[in-house]
Amino acid sequence: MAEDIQAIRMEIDAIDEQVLALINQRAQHAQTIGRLKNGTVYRPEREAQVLRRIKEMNTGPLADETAARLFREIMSACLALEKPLSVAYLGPQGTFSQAAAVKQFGHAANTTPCASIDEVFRVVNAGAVDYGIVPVENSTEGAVNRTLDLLQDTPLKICGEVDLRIHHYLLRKVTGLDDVKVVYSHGQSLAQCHEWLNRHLPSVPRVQVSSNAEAAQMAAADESALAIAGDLAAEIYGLQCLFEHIEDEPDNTTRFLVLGLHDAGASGHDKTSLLMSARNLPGAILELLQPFARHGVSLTKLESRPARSGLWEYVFFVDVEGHRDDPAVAAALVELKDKAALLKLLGSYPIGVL
Ligand SMILES: O=C(O)C(=O)C[C@]1(C(=O)O)C=C[C@@H](O)C=C1
Repeated sequence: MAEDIQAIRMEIDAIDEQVLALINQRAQHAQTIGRLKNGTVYRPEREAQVLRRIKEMNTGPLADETAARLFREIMSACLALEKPLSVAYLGPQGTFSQAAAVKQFGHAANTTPCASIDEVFRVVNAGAVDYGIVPVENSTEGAVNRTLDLLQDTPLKICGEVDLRIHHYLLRKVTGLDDVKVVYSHGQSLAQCHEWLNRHLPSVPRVQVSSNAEAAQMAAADESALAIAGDLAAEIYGLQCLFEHIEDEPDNTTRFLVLGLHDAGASGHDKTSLLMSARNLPGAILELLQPFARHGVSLTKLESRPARSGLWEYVFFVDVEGHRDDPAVAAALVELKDKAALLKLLGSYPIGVL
């Protein structure tokens, strides 16, 4: 038996040698491409195609998701040889936004915490970082209004999206629930765990703070405080996990947008985000939707927000399937231009793969 294991380990060593040589060969090719590209090195459409292909080719025993995650890291390391990327997220360290940044860009990217969603938009626009990650909607709580409002005026483009399953943990510096005085978390997280808190901690006051990670920081500094946050925050701030997965909806998911100075090329499986407003005429909203129906373009999202321009005026945030260069989407957009009082293309990007 020990001999069998020894023999198999020798095979693994030989395979590792080949895998390492091949990964380095791949990295050299990426470096060459990096020299040939002028300007933007990050190509979300190509990354999505690589990851989709890996998932399709995978025969196991590794799960498709696992294989794709490994290649996510390989590409992240290859891209860092071309140019190390910096990515801003809503901090402090340990937020779900940071987890989303790592999911999209891998561990080779340098992630930079920002104090607010506004700050993420600002630093990307100022060129202080290459990209930014902002939350845009949650499957339980709906839209993140601040992000939608900032999208109205920004010159930035959406070049990617990331879906992140959100698992909440009840955290504390010490074990047990004795002498607990308060539970801190972000407002959305308190809402997402509302039923669980009613059942298990009905008399503990809930206090909103600006992020889950800040809640974890506060719980780390005060033994009588609990925090609701993710496992990354528990690890960073040295907290005990008293209860796992306390979110009321089991498939609680937050969608994040990747913002940059450019959007993405067509990858074959894309989305286009835009905002538009109707003229103040009867049937105007119907008119805005008709071009999509006429050209067979599916809407995946329609959300309204007050316009920043006038009282009782609204803008509609729309996501459609397809890239802005796809003939059907392009034709619908041309028609829409004539009908909408305002039309702003926020970007085309690959539908999230991981
Ligand atoms: O194909 C490219 O453009 C590359 O730079 C290579 C590569 C990769 O590692 O596959 C790296 C970074 C890009 O974002 C996309 C793909």
